[in-house]
Amino acid sequence: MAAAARTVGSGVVLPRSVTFVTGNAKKLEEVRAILGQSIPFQSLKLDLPELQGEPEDISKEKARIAAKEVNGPVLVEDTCLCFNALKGLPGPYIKWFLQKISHEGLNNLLMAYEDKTAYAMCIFSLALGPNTEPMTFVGKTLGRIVPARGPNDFGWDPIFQPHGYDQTYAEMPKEEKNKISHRGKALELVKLHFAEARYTFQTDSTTQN
Ligand SMILES: O=P(O)(O)OP(=O)(O)OP(=O)(O)OC[C@H]1O[C@@H](n2cnc3c(O)ncnc32)[C@H](O)[C@@H]1O
Ligand SMILES: [Mg+2]
Repeated sequence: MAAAARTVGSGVVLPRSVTFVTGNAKKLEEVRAILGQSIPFQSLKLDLPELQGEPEDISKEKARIAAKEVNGPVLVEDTCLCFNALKGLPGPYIKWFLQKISHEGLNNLLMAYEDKTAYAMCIFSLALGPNTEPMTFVGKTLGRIVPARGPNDFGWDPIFQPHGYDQTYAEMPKEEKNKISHRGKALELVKLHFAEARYTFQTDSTTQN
């Protein structure tokens, strides 16, 4: 099956709908809720290897690996939680910090600082096929790190309280979080891109998400 995107007339034809690749079921749940029927996509559960470095480079490299793996168009994302007092760390390494030191440890990291502000950042990368340069879409939400409140079912949601809200991400209804979240904002840009690019698909036009 052809894996490369083709240009026909003024439009780009993709060999099939985009595959959203992630090993994280909660991310997928949010992406499904936010995208709805706006972009046809399917999903693949795969824990991609992650480069060390700047968040955008990490996300792009995930897309390159995923596009080779899938042999077609892919969407991936990398999420960072950045503490301003720590000049943006843990950033892309938040997954390992969370696993090792948990919510309480993350709060303790900021004990020595008055500044508890942080931002959540999501970088989506879209690769139209293997060997094509990924495009990136960034969404950021500002907030601060607080002692954990609310259900503990998605990552660091209980310790992130967005600016202007009394609730942590974990305490908010899902729809509310998706409206203001780093992921919601980045996906708005992805949607805009799809609306402008008007991709057509060679083999299917159905939503398989
Ligand atoms: O397969 P991928 O897509 O990489 O999924 P992952 O779980 O490895 O995700 P990341 O590499 O992007 O690491 C981000 C960490 O932040 C967590 N996380 C991501 N988005 C979140 C959100 O909206 N709220 C809370 N935690 C989140 C996630 O569970 C990870 O521990
Ligand atoms: Mg990961």
